[in-house]
Amino acid sequence: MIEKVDHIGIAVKNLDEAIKFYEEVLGLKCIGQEIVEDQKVRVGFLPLGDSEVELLESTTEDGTIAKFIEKKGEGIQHIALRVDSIEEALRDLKAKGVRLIDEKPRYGAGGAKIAFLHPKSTSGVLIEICERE
Ligand SMILES: C[C@@H](C(=O)O)C(=O)SCCNC(=O)CCNC(=O)[C@H](O)C(C)(C)COP(=O)(O)OP(=O)(O)OC[C@H]1O[C@@H](n2cnc3c(N)ncnc32)[C@H](O)[C@@H]1OP(=O)(O)O
Ligand SMILES: [Co+2]
Repeated sequence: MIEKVDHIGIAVKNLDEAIKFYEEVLGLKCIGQEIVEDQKVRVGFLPLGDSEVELLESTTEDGTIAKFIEKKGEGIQHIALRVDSIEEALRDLKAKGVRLIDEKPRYGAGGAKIAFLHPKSTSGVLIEICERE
């Protein structure tokens, strides 16, 4: 069902500064930025092998990323796992008793279909499942 780590989501206070670090210090390349209104985030993508680093800055004071940083500080906020069919994956996970944050897929960065699993039912990690064309 799960194909690979699609991306690692990292909550940052300042996207431009974080991109600078990943580019100038780590040598990655930011290939795009996008605002995802539905999630109240500004996102930067930096491919890394077969996966990506997703840097996330909150666009509002009350968004999930702002809240995460307030409580835990900057850092890894979620891990995204690629599936070939998100509807099938959600059905399967629900049947297995996993607590779904999103019963139905939403649209994320790059038009991907995404849905989150609650960290209280995944041993403490916020897991995003995602399907891309
Ligand atoms: C752009 C898009 C894309 O890729 O395309 C994205 O990724 S958007 C990425 C941003 N969007 C999202 O994260 C959307 C899904 N996330 C959410 O709905 C929320 O953040 C929740 C995960 C439900 C948490 O919200 P809630 O209001 O419940 O926060 P809370 O601080 O009261 O947290 C409740 C409990 O969950 C834990 N908790 C909260 N956020 C966590 C996280 N990121 N990882 C692990 N645990 C986490 C808290 O420590 C707390 O545990 P204790 O009770 O033990 O203290
Ligand atoms: Co994500």
